[in-house]
Amino acid sequence: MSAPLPSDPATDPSFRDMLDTRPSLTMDARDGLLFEGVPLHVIAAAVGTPCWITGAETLRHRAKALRAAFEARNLPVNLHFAMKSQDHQATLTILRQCGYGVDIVSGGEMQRALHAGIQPSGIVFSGVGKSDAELRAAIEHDIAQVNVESVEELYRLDEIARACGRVARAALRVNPDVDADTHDKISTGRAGDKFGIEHRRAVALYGEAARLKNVRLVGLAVHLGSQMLTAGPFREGYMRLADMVREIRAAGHTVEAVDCGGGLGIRYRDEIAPSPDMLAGVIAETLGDLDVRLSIEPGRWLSAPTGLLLTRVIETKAGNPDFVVLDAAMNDLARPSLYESWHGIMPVAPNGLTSPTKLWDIVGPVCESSDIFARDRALPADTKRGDLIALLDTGAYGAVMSSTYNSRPFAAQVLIDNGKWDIIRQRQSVADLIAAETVPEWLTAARNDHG
Ligand SMILES: Cc1ncc(COP(=O)(O)O)c(C=O)c1O
Ligand SMILES: N[C@@H](CCCC[NH3+])C(=O)O
Repeated sequence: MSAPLPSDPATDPSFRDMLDTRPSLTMDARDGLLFEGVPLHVIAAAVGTPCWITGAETLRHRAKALRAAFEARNLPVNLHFAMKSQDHQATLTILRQCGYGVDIVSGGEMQRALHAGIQPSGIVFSGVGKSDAELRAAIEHDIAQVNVESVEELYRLDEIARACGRVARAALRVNPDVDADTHDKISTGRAGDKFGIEHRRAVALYGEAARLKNVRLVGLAVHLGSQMLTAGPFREGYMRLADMVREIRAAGHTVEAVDCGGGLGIRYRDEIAPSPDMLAGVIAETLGDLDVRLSIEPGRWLSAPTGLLLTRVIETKAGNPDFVVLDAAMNDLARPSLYESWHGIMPVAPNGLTSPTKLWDIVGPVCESSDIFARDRALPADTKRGDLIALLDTGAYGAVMSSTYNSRPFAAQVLIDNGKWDIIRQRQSVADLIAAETVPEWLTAARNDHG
């Protein structure tokens, strides 16, 4: 049995609340649910389902709002989008045009970012296991900085940089032992989490690193966790970092830069989401007087509300409970099955807002008991085969976490921009999946075991 998802019919927002809190969504009496002004039924008819939709204007709006929060405080900050949350070339292009760099976690992300025209000077590389080849590529492209996550990685980076005849710029990613007060599986800055260098060890290590010839430490980095909703853990983490900067300087070393990581949460259900102004305020208060180059690495806050997953009802199944079986599944959107996360689920039809509702378990077709998007969730009582349903706020950690489990190809992706829309990733076919596989000739040549 999978754990029940935290739907609560008594307190869940109504469809009207979901619309009122998401400027990108509107309901039209004739066309039903629109995203950034485009009827979703039109896209479904042309592209099929399941289909990821991204709104370019929503992304631009959020990118500008985040920047504005820091500008309003006269606090210069480098903005690095955490592209693990959404890595499509179109997304990266829009954010590049908005003046963003990226935070990457792999060589693959580096290639994607460079391909989208992001300058190496706008790329920061965090990650607990960077291969030699990935570190070499980072050094050769001369990216802004490598956030080193262990003593071992620091010395390995020095060796690889020496072999390349270069000096690598790096920051020590510190594990500050702060509880981000979020889901256990998306906390990263507690003692015992695999990320970063223990903060008690980091100050001495900074001094040792000064002796390395092929690494130049520029500062410190931290990332506390994801979907953080309150100021407290940010403040605690950044105060710890500020103390460390002072200690390192007191020992005679230079600290030029502090990377504050990501983590800013959003409202999925009824959370009181923190504002960028809160983050800017906490950073100004804790790190603002240190005369360091500041940067942040937001992912979810920028990308989650820019996306939805459009899906169609394959079947309704009467019983106890009654099920709605969608054509999207956990292989498309993994978050509910991984973190029991709550996503708004809305009918697309024009009468969706006014029809009487009843409680359903909303599931996908994958052969896993955990392939459940929501339990006890309100949808129209007359929901039937063929109806379109939208899963909201899936722009972050949505398409990027898809798999092809159960031979379910990757879904199509569509970008909407100012009333125009286009397919930005073709639906994968089963033929594509099979084409990537080979069967050794010696196997096909073998005789059948059953004679
Ligand atoms: C190093 C680093 N930076 C930034 C992020 C982005 O986090 P979020 O999407 O919560 O802003 C992550 C993901 O948790 C991360 O590991
Ligand atoms: N994948 C997680 C976030 C992980 C952030 C990266 N450390 C989610 O969907 O909430």
